[in-house]
Amino acid sequence: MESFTYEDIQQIANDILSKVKCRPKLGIICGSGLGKLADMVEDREVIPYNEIPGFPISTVPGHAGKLIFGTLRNKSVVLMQGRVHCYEGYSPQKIALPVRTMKLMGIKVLFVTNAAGGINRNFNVGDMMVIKDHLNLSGVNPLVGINDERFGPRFPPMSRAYDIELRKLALSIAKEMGFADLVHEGVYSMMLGPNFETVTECRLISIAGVDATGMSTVPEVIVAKHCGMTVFGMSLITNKVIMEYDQDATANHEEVLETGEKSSRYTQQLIAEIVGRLDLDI
Ligand SMILES: O=P(O)(O)O[C@@H]1C[C@H](O)[C@@H](CO)O1
Ligand code: HPA
Repeated sequence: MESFTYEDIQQIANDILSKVKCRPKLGIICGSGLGKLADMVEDREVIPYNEIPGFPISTVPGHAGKLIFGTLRNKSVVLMQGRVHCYEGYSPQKIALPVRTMKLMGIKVLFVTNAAGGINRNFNVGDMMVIKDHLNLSGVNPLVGINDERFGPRFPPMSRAYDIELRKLALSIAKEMGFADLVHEGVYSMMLGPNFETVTECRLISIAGVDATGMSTVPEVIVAKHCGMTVFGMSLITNKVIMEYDQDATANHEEVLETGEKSSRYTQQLIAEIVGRLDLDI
């Protein structure tokens, strides 16, 4: 099994920090088609993942594969413009590496975003979902292996993974900004991918209380909570999943990216506004 020691990750974090002036406490992971948030970041310092020894490289369209340091609404931030997924062939431990690297760079609050298929029939394409909980159907867990207590405990709780204050703040900002009808709260589930879900899988998770489904985020959140970060998660609903057998329409990545292109501006505004109001002396 692939594993990275605390010292390996400390080395990667030190390498990155030696290349930039910025010292952020907030990290943001941009999902499929959501990397445009980087355009709002000022005083940018950019490091492509392939210039960071040991860092995983994004191989999926819509994931630029760059670390962007800078300021967003006067807050120092680091953005992962693009993530990696288990279905790309990376071990869960490798998926965990960027989050642990952020932890050792001093990140205290992690925002995770993703593109997801709408299971909840009240959700429309282009809506957003503030994540209140997740269902891990991927069959993988990045905490498998020897536990290093310097990161966190062997058996971390996961029942309040998504910070309640940040969830409330997001919903109230959406109201203030006049697009509350586009923002829901709900449960995200992750399957391994890379195939989109079958009709039966969608029906099953719908019964389980899932509102949106995707192929990422959960390993990052597990690792972030394990090492004591505050987590906020948001999905952009890029498509409605197929819930009827023998329907002509099929899910596809082009539609996901197209919706990201058309609809991510509200997501960006909402995230920027939350960031602006964060108290990062936590
Ligand atoms: O990185 P995210 O979770 O936003 O990407 C989703 C899941 C797959 O990677 C892809 C499917 O279109 O988008
Ligand atoms: O329908 C979907 N299923 C899984 N992942 C996704 N990412 C965007 N849309 C979807």
